[in-house]
Amino acid sequence: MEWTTIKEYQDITFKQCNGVARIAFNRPEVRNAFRPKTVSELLEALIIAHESQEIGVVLISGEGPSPKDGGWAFCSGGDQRVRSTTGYKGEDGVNRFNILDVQRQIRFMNKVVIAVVPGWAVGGGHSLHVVCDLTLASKEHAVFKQTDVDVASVDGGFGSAYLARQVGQKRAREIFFLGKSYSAQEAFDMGMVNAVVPHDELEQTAYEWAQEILTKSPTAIKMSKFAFNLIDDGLVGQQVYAGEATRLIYMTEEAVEGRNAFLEKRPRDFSKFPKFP
Ligand SMILES: CC(C)(COP(=O)(O)OP(=O)(O)OC[C@H]1O[C@@H](n2cnc3c(N)ncnc32)[C@H](O)[C@@H]1OP(=O)(O)O)[C@@H](O)C(=O)NCCC(=O)NCCSC(=O)c1cc(O)c2ccccc2c1O
Repeated sequence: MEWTTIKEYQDITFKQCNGVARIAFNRPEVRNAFRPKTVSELLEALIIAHESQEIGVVLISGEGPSPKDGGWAFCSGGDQRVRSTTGYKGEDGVNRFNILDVQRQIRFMNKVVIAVVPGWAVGGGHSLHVVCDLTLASKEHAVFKQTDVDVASVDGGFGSAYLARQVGQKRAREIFFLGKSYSAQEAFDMGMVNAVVPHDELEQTAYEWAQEILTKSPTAIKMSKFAFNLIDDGLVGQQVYAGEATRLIYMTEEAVEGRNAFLEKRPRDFSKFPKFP
């Protein structure tokens, strides 16, 4: 795999290789905790990936191991050192919850997003893996833990309610109320991880899953992702799905006739088009 850097950032790495983008938290000394700057960079990288005509699958991971103690992490959530009484304090002095913008970007991303979990997925980092379309986890090092209520926080959206869709209500409540640590295998058994992979093979496996997805119809992949989202996302889910249906209508001869009739100031004629049962 020959990864080339798409853009240099301070808190994340952002690379691509053969249609796959890889975005990784790059603060291993704090278990890849995010501060507002980290999240702004992540959001920008996701938007670049969303807009790209080359990229078809996005991997989100965490760089490591920690230079301090060799520990691995996907992400340990919000950086508690910059948490203020009204959010996480950025270098500009503004307090933000901008990780929720990232969650929505992943959810509405027109491509498959895979969480590649090499170590701890904790707090807001746990929620991030939940919102990704797929999760691959390191057999040796991945640990899943929801500490939100330990630090008087709560992800009341995807991190909890959508988690319950994956593992069931009783399990989701256990994950939040007890804050236990779960191994990759336990997370797999619960249904919130797609595969448990030997650590040394994790990145290669993620790349291979991405390459398999890239062999499929991009429109069908996108429409099936949005169809899976629809029932939980209400009118916004309908809007996202229907937006793609509108694009498909635009691609028909009927759409060409409708547009041209208007521009040519003539009566429209849809009579030749079939009315399928
Ligand atoms: C992740 C851990 C379980 C790892 O434990 P371990 O024993 O392996 O390592 P250490 O504890 O020694 O950590 C090494 C080093 O990293 C620092 N660190 C780790 N996590 C963070 C963090 N989140 N913030 C700041 N620093 C962190 C740790 O202090 C050590 O530094 P040293 O200088 O001492 O070497 C364990 O570390 C752990 O439990 N971490 C905290 C997890 C946590 O509580 N995260 C926050 C949850 S809340 C959240 O993420 C969140 C964010 C949002 O923006 C939201 C927005 C809207 C709604 C909800 C949100 C939300 O819930």
